[in-house]
This record gives sequence, structure tokens and C-alpha cells, in this order.
Amino acid sequence: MDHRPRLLARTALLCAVLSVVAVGFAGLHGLLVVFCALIGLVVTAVGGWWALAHHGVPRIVGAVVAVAAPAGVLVLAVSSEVALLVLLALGLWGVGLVLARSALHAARPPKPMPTHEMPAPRRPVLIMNPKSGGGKVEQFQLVRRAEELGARVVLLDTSVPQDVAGIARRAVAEGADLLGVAGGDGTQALVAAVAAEHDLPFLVISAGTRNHFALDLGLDRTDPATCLDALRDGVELLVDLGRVGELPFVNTVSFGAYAQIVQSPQYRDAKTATALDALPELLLGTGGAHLTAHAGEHRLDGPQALLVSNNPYAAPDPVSLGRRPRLDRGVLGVLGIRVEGAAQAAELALRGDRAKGLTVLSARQVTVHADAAEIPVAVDGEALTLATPVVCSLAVRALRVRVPRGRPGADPSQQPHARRLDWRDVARLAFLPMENRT
Ligand SMILES: Nc1ncnc2c1ncn2[C@@H]1O[C@H](COP(=O)(O)OP(=O)(O)OP(=O)(O)O)[C@@H](O)[C@H]1O
Repeated sequence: MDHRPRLLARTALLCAVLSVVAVGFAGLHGLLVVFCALIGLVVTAVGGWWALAHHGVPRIVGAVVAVAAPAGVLVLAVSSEVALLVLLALGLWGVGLVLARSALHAARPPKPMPTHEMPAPRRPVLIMNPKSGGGKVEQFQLVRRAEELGARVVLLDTSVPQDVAGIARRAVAEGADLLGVAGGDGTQALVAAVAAEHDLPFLVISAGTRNHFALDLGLDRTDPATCLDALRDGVELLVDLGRVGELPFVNTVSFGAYAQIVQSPQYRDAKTATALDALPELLLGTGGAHLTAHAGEHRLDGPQALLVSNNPYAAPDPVSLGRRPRLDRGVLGVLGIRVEGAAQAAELALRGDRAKGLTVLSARQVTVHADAAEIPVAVDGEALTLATPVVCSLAVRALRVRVPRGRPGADPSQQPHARRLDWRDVARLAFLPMENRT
């Protein structure tokens, strides 16, 4: 029997208790510092809301408050007599959190996606975008390396818009027995759909800028050439393929504020300035369509931002989504944000993913209605406009992805511990007999 999870859980609880004891030793002063830190968090969130949701003077005041509040708390904590004890308490709490997450992770490690042995392709065709990732195709000599492994390479001419799905279909008609892409996730999705349509294996080469799909397949994002190893010694994963309206997607479909901002022609050149300019109207509900989403039996009314993903992300954190441990669960991840004022921004800061303004769920289908005939939608990061209602769904395990047998992220149990933390689970793990823990 593995005692590590129990040991980790008990140590985590011990750290948490010691942290409380340290605050207790610091007495009234210590409690005051902790209380001020919480107030500081609330004031920072309120300042942040004013900075994002307003223009002009209120924005400047909000930004100053958002920066001054944590600085003030820091000065107060350092100058107080009990600074060391408070620091110790914070340190213990931090270590406790890390250990608690590790304990839960060790008790129920996510299982890797099953792999399937399939014969190597004999007529692989790889579509490569020389502009992706700032020129990774040339930087990593992908054309030469792929040809050495027996692949035919089609280099995209990016001087005019290319019908990538059409190129892939032609390759299939000419006898390709594998399709692959060295390019961004939008291009990956278009060719993946053609591969799925013909039940052919699909090869992902992480030559884009973000490579989110490659990341969640466990591929090496630092060296796209390693993805070509799948041609020599590969296995297959059966993964889900997203569909939004008539279009395929491999990662995410985004509605609301983000989708609206990336539509803006100025966005590519000045991302932050464009976002700051558009956010007040979008957050206060005057700048975009009113959305209503139906996800299974749930209804999300008026989310300012809505993210639908091909399988749920491990950490329901709207800022850094982390990664999807599996791509074959047959469900969409749904993340909706609705923050209507400074009070709700403060609640979000204090309660994180438990705040009312944040909805996290999974569903087999998501339908987005709007009070407009068309809405901006970002599909795998590409800015599009789609007719409403917009329906998102999944073709379950419809895509055969050929990946190298040895790839760095194959085992999700080795990934950062992003699971939602509930101290009751930690206590159960620490003290209940094995069979009563769930
Ligand atoms: N179908 C296409 N036809 C012509 N040019 C294209 C096409 N798709 C992409 N491009 C060009 O290639 C550039 C790189 O696009 P791509 O999305 O492949 O990579 P990226 O932007 O580096 O990666 P990511 O999508 O991860 O940000 C685009 O800016 C565009 O100019």
C-alpha cells in the first residue's frame, strides 16, 4: 500500500495548524496584520476593477489604489513587531497548500490517455507554414528532416490566404496515409478535421507560437523537430475533436470580451492598449451582445467572457488555464465569468473559483444565444464572426493523433498539481481508513 499520500496529507495539515498557531503567537498584532492583508486584497481587487472598467481619471485612481494597497500592507507587515511570526505563518500556509495538493494528486493521479500500436505511415504528407512561430520551420530545418523520414512536405505560400483544408483533401486524394501540420493551432484544427473525416492519423508538429494542442498531447514544445519522431517510432492516441457551428477546433472557443477584443484590427499591433480601450464597455455590458449560454441543464445568463474547451482544463483559473490532462473524455469544459461591479471583483479575489461570478462546469453540448444575429467568436485563437445561436459539440475520439512513443508530457501524473483544493478531502486522506476516503 502506498503511504505517501497519507503522509503528505498529514504534513500538510500540520503545516496549516502550525500556521494558525504562529498567528496566535503573534497575538492581536498578528491578527491585525492578517486582517489588513485581507482588506488589502479586497482594496486591490476594487482598484483593479476601476482600472479595467473605466476610462480616464477613475482608471488612473483605480490603478494607483491597486498598486498602493499591497505595497501598504507589505510596509505595515514589515514594520510591525510581529513581522517574523506573520512571515512564518504565511510560509507554513504556503508549504501546507503545496503539500495538500501533492497529497491529493498522489492519491488519485490522473491516468494517461491510452495509446494504440499502429503501423508507421508510408505516404505521410505534412503541411508546413514557414511563418508560424516566427519561422520555426526554417529554424529547426523541419522540411529537410521530414523529407529524410520519407514525408512529402507542402509549404504554405502565406502571401495569399490558402485553403488549408483543400490542400489536405487533395493530399488524401493523391494517396496520403497520414496528414500533419507544422503551424498554429487554427491550421492544426482545419487539417485534423480532414484527417478525422478520412479516418487517417494526424501528426502535430509544435511549430506555432503557443502550441496548446501540442502541450496537451504531451509533445515537446521547445523543439518541434522531435514531433517528427512519430513517423519512425510512434503510437496513436484517440482524441476528441471540437466543433463550433460548421468549424472544427482542437482547443478552445471563446465568446464575449476576449473574442470581441481580438476582432479589433488594432489588436495585432497593440494588444494591451486595444484591450484596455475596449474593456470598460465590454465589462459594463454596453460594448457587445448580451450572451446566454446553455450547457447541459445549466444556463449562464450574460457572461462577459465564456470559454468552451475541447475537454476541461485541470485548473479552472481564467488567467492561466494550465493544461488538459485528457483529451478523450467526450465532454466540453465551460468557464464563464460575470463580474458586475467592484464588490464582485473583490469576491473573485477572495474566493477564487468558488466566487459566484465564476462558473466552471462540463457539458456535452453548449449553445450560445445572443441578442444579435452574429457575434465575434475566437476559435483556437482565430478571430471569426458566427451566426447565432452558436452550437459547440464534440466528435468523441474521432481523431487519431500519431505521437512519438517517447514524449516529455506523456504522463499527466507528472504535471503540476492543479486540482481544486478542498481541505476536507485532505483531512479524509490523512485520517480515514483507505476505503472510506472518497
Ligand atoms: N491559411 C493560411 N494562408 C495564408 N497564410 C496563413 C494561413 N494561416 C496562417 N497564415 C499566416 O501565417 C502566420 C502564422 O500563423 P499561425 O497561426 O500558423 O502561427 P502562429 O500565429 O505563430 O501560431 P499560434 O496560432 O499558436 O499563435 C499568420 O500570421 C498568417 O500570416
